[in-house]
Amino acid sequence: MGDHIDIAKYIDHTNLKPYATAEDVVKLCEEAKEYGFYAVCVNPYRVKLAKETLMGSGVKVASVIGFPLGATPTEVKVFEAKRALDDGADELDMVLNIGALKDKDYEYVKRDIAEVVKVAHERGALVKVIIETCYLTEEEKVKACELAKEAGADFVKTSTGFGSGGATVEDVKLMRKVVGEEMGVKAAGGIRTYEQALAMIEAGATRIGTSSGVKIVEGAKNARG
Ligand SMILES: O=C[C@H](O)COP(=O)(O)O
Repeated sequence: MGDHIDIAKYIDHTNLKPYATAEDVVKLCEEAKEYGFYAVCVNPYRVKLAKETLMGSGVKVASVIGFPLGATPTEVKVFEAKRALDDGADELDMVLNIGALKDKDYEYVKRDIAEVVKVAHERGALVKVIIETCYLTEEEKVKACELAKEAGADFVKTSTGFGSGGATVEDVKLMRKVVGEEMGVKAAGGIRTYEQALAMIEAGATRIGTSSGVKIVEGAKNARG
């Protein structure tokens, strides 16, 4: 499979570090243009700069929302989403309310997602729901994916990259099985090599979130010889 895919087109080139400078964000965007990544993924504060830097390039801008804990009230996530959209975000990577999921307060979890989906879809933007698999039981992973789909989200996403663990092939396979073929699945968190990224895609991932996008694309070139 690896021989004929353009791995760059799967990648959200990511810098979500709290200490990311304006220079770091510009560099992230320049790399995205140079390597042909699908999107950049940045914190809300950096969306405007990323959008300006990427103007006319076709590279999308994803903003995280309720990140990295997911524990802000729905109204705060909606406000953050509206601001990111105003600043030019094309996609919103929101963290679901993990504690409410563990409370089995499924109506809250679904509404939390649906409110962000509503404002995003009104503006033609996509929503990916980060379920943070490292903190969930298998049953909770399934439920989180079901709720995200019911709430109208466009993707489910494994991890923030700030939790106790990141993407695994097993979780990607499970998430793909739960959501079916129509919804996106984004693998993120700890993906450092071309081989890891390819394995996630073969498991059903349609997007890869990584801060190692350049290394992964260089690895793909080496693998092709
Ligand atoms: O997509 C979000 C993650 O932060 C990317 O993970 P990473 O920083 O481990 O590459």
